Amino acid sequence: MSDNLRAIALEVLVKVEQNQAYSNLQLNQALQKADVNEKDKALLTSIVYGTIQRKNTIDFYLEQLLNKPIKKKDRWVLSLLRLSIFQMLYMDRVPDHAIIHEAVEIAKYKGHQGLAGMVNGILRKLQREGTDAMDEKLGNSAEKEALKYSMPFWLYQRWSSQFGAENAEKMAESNLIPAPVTARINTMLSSRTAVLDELNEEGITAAEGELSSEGIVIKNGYLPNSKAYKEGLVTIQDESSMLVARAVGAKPGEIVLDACAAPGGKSTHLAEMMKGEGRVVSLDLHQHKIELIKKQAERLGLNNIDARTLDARKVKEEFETESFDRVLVDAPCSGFGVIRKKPDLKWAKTEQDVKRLTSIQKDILHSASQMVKPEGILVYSTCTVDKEENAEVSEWFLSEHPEFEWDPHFSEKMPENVKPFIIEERSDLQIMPHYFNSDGFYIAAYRKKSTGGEKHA
Ligand SMILES: C[S@@+](CC[C@H](N)C(=O)[O-])C[C@H]1O[C@@H](n2cnc3c(N)ncnc32)[C@H](O)[C@@H]1O
Repeated sequence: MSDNLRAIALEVLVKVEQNQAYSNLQLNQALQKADVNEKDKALLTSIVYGTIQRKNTIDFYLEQLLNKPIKKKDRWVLSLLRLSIFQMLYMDRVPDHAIIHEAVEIAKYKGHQGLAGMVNGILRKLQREGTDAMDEKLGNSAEKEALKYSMPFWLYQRWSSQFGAENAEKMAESNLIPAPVTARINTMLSSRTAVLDELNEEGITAAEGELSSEGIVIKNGYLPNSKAYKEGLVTIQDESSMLVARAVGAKPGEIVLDACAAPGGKSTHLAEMMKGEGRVVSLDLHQHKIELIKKQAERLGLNNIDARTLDARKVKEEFETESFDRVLVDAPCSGFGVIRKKPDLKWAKTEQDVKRLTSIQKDILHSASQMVKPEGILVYSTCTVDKEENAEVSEWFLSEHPEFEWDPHFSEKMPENVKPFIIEERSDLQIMPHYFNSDGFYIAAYRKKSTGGEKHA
């Protein structure tokens, strides 16, 4: 591992830690700037994500290895120790003595001899003694299970009570495995076979996806640099996320509202499904994010997206009620289904966040539902696995809005392999990351009745 790479990894980790910056955004920025080859980019990603993923387990060891607390001004040393311990315990690419040597050199040039001595002492002790004695202190406590998978204790317990111990364990375990890069074919411009051939010619190995007919899985190579990406033939998107537009089922010529649209993954998918005919109105609360939607639409050659800044809770002020054929609410959520890609989420989000988000989700869903034409479709989706934000929001919505019912055609729109996960009499789906090696996603579809039950104010 080169000096440059270590410095970049440390810089990203310090930013994530000190500024509560999103790990994926920081890492992407660093990767774009860095003058390193594809192999080193992959290594850098593994180290940064791995260190964040394993944070509480690493800190459990660090607490026992440190003789005295690290001074506030030297907090960056914690990140250096964490990334070194991560490599020593969970990666076998670089021998321990090289990891220790590199860490000591960084401590010397970024700090001083004293810090270098402390780093050396801690890492050598770990190398000498291993972790067995430290592990024994946990006995067989419930915390031990959570720590084994580097999960916050409260969240692990919550998953166990919501989905059972076995599912909680499988999900926590799968979250430690790096996510594959997957992409969606722009079916307006090309086909899956043609794009796979084109990528192959460029030296990028990819295969057909398991979940979506437009999905591909990248096995080798960096997609954003490819010709296919630059020509707008593909969009990087998780495979379970691709099922959302499918649940919406937009058709050419329709008017569709995407109430929480940025950065535009699903809006662009809807626009592609509509073959550029009709209109997708894409809203987002944040003005700067609207630019992201416009940029993606332009790259993909899509002219039927109308992106605007608007709070989805205020749609009534801008649009006539019952004026959209289909409405999508891809709501802001805790993101517990995408921990593999944004590992910092599991440390940042709390039970209170889930409560706060649920209230926003309900408000958005309530407002957006008023835009749906009779017999139109409303889809609610999140990239989380939390029942309170998912199934319970659906149950609340249908009880508060008798003018809606479960979409009777939901199951037909889903691929065969997810159908066993759809509960009879319902039209929702909770995909967990360990089912298909995809993001955890919740998708629910409701249909507005033709004459309706009692309408909500
Ligand atoms: C899960 S993300 C949407 C992802 C997007 N659908 C995609 O596929 O690329 C949720 C989005 O909702 C936006 N948001 C949050 N509160 C909102 C509100 N009240 N009205 C509109 N958008 C909101 C956030 O800025 C964020 O971009």
